[in-house]
Amino acid sequence: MSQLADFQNEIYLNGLADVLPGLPTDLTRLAGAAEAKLSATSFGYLAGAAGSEATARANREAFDRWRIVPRMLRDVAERDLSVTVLGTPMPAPVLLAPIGVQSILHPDGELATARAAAATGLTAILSTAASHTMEDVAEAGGDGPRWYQLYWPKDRELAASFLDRAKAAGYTALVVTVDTFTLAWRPRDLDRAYLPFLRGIGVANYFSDPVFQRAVGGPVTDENRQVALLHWIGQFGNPSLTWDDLAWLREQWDGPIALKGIQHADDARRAVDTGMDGVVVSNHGGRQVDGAVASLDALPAVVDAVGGQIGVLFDSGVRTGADVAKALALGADAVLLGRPYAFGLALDGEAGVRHVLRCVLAELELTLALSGHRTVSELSLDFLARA
Ligand SMILES: Cc1cc2nc3c(=O)[nH]c(=O)nc-3n(C[C@H](O)[C@H](O)[C@H](O)COP(=O)(O)O)c2cc1C
Ligand SMILES: CCCCC(=O)C(=O)O
Repeated sequence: MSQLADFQNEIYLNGLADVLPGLPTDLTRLAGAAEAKLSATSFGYLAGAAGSEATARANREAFDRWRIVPRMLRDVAERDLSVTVLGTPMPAPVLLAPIGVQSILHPDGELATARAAAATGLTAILSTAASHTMEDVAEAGGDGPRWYQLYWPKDRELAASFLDRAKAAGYTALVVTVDTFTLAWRPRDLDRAYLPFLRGIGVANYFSDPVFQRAVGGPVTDENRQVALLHWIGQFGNPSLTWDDLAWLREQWDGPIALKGIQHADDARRAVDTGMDGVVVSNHGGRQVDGAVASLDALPAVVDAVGGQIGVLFDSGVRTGADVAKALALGADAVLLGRPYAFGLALDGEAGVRHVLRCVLAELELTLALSGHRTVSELSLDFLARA
């Protein structure tokens, strides 16, 4: 039995209370459990999406339209799901998606997430909009692998400062989110007039930055706090960015760079042409363009367009190990897990995130083994049928 699925034996042999922090092993039940625990504003921010939430639903429906076709008698005794993605070795092709403002879910926020990721060997992608500084999160994650997600601010000097800090703190790859230069129309938050940033959550990396501080007249205190928040609003996103700006970014960061939020084959080709190392096919969990195509439906055309020249990662709608397997079979090199681990964080901090990660990994490995696969590279379209 391999390490990833050993979690299953641990549960049966050691009993529930010892191994599970009272959390469901059916990961589709996490949202309901988290809703019972969180405030309406926090849960609304986490679970909510743009507009009528049609794209968020479509993300899930797209997974349901693919079914796995298991193969038998193929000797799956020795299994190895490890991969290397953008230079980072991983025990399985699963990363933790960048999720900002995690302290609305649990006081330890991104620190707990980094610890849980390190404990499972998975790579956590830290958001620019994190509620803890990238240096503190790096320290919490210790030797664990970590990537940095950039929200590219208007001021290039501030962007460069973020990248310098990320490099110094040991983040090895850069994920640049291109689909969120401003927040979309999000009714759950609008109805409650709730935005964590304006309550000072998710601004730690800005307020701690020397370039930002210079712009607001020094370290942020009660006195210049309002000025700092207004400066943050003005700085956060840059709607004027174009593909031409990527050359500047390439100069600032010598490690791998992936663009997150790609949904069109031509954009994927441009990512190749502009010297990017990867794309993340994503619609931000349906939180940006309501009515946008389901992320899984956008994946095959991007995989085709890229033709193996750069990495293709995927997110939006992944809830189970079987979902991960489907996205891999459709050509993703790795998958970002989003809301599920955030529900785990809300439910039980580091232990909750660790629980979710272990469930996903065990379920992924069992799904692949029971359908006749020893490694991820054996997966192909042959694995799937249309429902
Ligand atoms: C509460 C919340 C905060 C998020 N914050 C960020 C962020 O700071 N940066 C980013 O690139 N994506 C962010 N995302 C998007 C995720 O990285 C990911 O694309 C999305 O969660 C995938 O959809 P899923 O959760 O439905 O699987 C956020 C998502 C949620 C739910
Ligand atoms: C200002 C946006 C940061 C968080 C985010 O990306 C999200 O809520 O989806």
